[in-house]
Amino acid sequence: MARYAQVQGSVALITLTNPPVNALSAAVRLGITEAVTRALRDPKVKSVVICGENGVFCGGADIREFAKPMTGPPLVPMISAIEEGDKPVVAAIEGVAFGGGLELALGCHYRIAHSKARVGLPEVTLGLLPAAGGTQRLPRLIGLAPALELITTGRHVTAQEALKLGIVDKVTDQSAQDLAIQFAQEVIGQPLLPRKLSTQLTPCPPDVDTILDEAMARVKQRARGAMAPVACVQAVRAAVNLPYQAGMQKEQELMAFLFRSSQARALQYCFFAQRAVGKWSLSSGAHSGNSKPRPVTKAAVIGLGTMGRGITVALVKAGLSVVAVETNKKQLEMGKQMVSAMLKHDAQKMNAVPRLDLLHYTTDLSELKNTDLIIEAVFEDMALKKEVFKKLSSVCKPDAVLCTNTSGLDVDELASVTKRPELVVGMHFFAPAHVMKLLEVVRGSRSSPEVMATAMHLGKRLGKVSVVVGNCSGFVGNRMLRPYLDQANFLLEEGATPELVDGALEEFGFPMGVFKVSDLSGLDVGWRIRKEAGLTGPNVDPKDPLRRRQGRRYSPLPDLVCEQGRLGQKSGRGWYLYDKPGGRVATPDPDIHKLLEDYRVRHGIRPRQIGSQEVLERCLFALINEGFRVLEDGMAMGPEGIDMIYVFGYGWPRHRGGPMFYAAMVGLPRVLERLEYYQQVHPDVPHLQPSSLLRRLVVNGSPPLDKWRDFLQRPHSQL
Ligand SMILES: CCC[C@H](O)CC(=O)SCCNC(=O)CCNC(=O)[C@H](O)C(C)(C)COP(=O)([O-])OP(=O)([O-])OC[C@H]1O[C@@H](n2cnc3c(N)ncnc32)[C@H](O)[C@@H]1OP(=O)([O-])[O-]
Repeated sequence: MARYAQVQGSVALITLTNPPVNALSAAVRLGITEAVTRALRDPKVKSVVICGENGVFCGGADIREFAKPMTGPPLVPMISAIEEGDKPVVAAIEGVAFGGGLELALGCHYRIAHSKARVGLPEVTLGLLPAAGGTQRLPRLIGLAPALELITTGRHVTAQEALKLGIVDKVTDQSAQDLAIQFAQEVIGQPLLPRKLSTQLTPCPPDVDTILDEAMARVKQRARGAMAPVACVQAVRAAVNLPYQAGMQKEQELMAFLFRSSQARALQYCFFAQRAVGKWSLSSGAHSGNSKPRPVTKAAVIGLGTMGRGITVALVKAGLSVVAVETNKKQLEMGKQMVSAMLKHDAQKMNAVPRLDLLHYTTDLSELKNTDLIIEAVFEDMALKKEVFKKLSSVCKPDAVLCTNTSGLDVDELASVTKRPELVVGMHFFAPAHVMKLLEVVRGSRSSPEVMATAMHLGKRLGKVSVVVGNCSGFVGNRMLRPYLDQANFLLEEGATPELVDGALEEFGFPMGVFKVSDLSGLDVGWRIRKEAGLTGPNVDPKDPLRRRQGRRYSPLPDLVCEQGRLGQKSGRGWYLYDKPGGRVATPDPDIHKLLEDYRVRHGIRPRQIGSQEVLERCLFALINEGFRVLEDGMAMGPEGIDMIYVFGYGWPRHRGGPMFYAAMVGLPRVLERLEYYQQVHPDVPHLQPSSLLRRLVVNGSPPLDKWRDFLQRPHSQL
């Protein structure tokens, strides 16, 4: 797993050979250890170059090995042996040097990078810290503040930035390996001690304690309960306060603690789940490996509202030529100004030129005849969308793919009005569409594999995490959100306040609680949908009592709030009070407390004390329960898809792995027992009846998440 060769007479060339990313598996570590020992012992070898096969230096420790017992030589002594040796060792970095890969390079005496290479210590994103000396060597090399930033965020840096920071010594546009071999010969005989980072002191500015304290405060505020960033700061503090060996000891202790944590398991699960969802498959046998995407060079977006503008920006940023369509000149001009401003703002941040030349604006649908793919992003109204699809079907070229950006409408119904239902697919973007990473790709019953491949491939080009979902009301994300929102409303009826519910959810790790998110999105959105569904407003069945609708319990609280003109942040008042319309800072509102108290009195509800545990169990377990129903109905490929939808689209804390992973961590028997308990206490509250899949899994001994598919009653899929 490491190839050894002697080149240019006196240079030992050690090549890591573990495709695709040369991860430091046990076999690779053994290979490096043996090769380094051989090079250091061979009197004919005067210097050493370490590189990676296939243009990749090293993607770090082999994450797949973390779940297994440790075998093979450990990394720390392997890297120390390189540094302590008496022959200069040069790392030739092409592709990436991440995590243990960069730590290996930091143990070398010199580092040469290709101009396209990237380096970084992303361990924190896996719930770990750089534990092969990274927390001790990097601060010694580049100083405290930049090392803290890189280690606590896991940010990757380009070769150019790495050169500026002093992480690498040279950058080349040619072969890094060739330059490293040449360089390795030039440095023979030069003093090595100054190049051995473990022998150096961390350069310390006078305000070192302030820097460390501020970094700790920053990560605590950002981490939302994640432990790894905090441990990273503690480890770097040791690089300042302790000698190297004691610092290494501290690094190992902190790593041992993190390594066993459920957070590390959750984050590593997310790493693999994110990659797994890209490998989609359909019940027909078609899958990502055997379905070719159609080429898309020219796309169109219909409707330049909030979603359409974001989608247009995302497409242009991915280098596609885009035709943007609006119904009239005024709307078009408004949309154009907004899109241009967004693109300019983005380009400015990246020091680039905005690609306004890729855009063409029109009010004339006939200008779409040469586009390969069209994304309809008009108002969420079935009749309107059908009208647009009918027109598209007649003006677009026969093989153009028609996508709808709907957040829950029936894709089949839309497809049925076109002459090409097999070329229709849902692409559910999340607002703001040029920022949010999630894309639900909705398979209609007639969407062809080729069209699924095209939508998934486009998602990838846009930098999205794209997840294939089935065509059911709300698809996966919004379908599961409904029970979550409902429980939050019922909790208000029973005695909670918006700030109590939000506080518990934020403590759990959501960036914002459910009521703050509703205020941000605008309360009128849901109000309009409920009116259309006959749950409130003039279409309500007069026979329905106030707290029942369509045969089940209903909380009219959100409607009452809207009726008072409280529409959320935009009106300065919603579930919270804001300093001004459009204000962002939410403060608890005594008027809302009064509204809740009056409501309870009116309906004879005696408020009770509600704790965070109940908030979490009611809201999250109801959401998870719906997740099991989604699986049972064959609307998702597996729990990994559901989890990635929640992590990337709904702010589910990544260090808790997503709702289905969380359920497995809590224990399925516990989830079942609590749902049964709440259902017994609140028999008329919907969504608390445990799903049959959850029951079946518990009866069968709660198998691990990757075995859940085996327990689907009808091993069918709507995908
Ligand atoms: C003592 C502790 C020391 C140390 O401090 C700890 C660490 O180093 S922690 C590690 C710190 N390092 C990191 O966190 C880096 C994690 N890796 C990455 O960031 C990206 O994978 C990389 C940029 C390298 C390539 O991106 P790309 O070109 O878009 O390609 P891709 O992403 O699709 O991956 C291709 C395939 O390789 C697989 N695989 C990848 N890396 C690893 C790994 N380390 N291991 C195992 N497997 C790995 C990946 O699953 C996929 O497999 P499959 O079966 O084909 O789905």
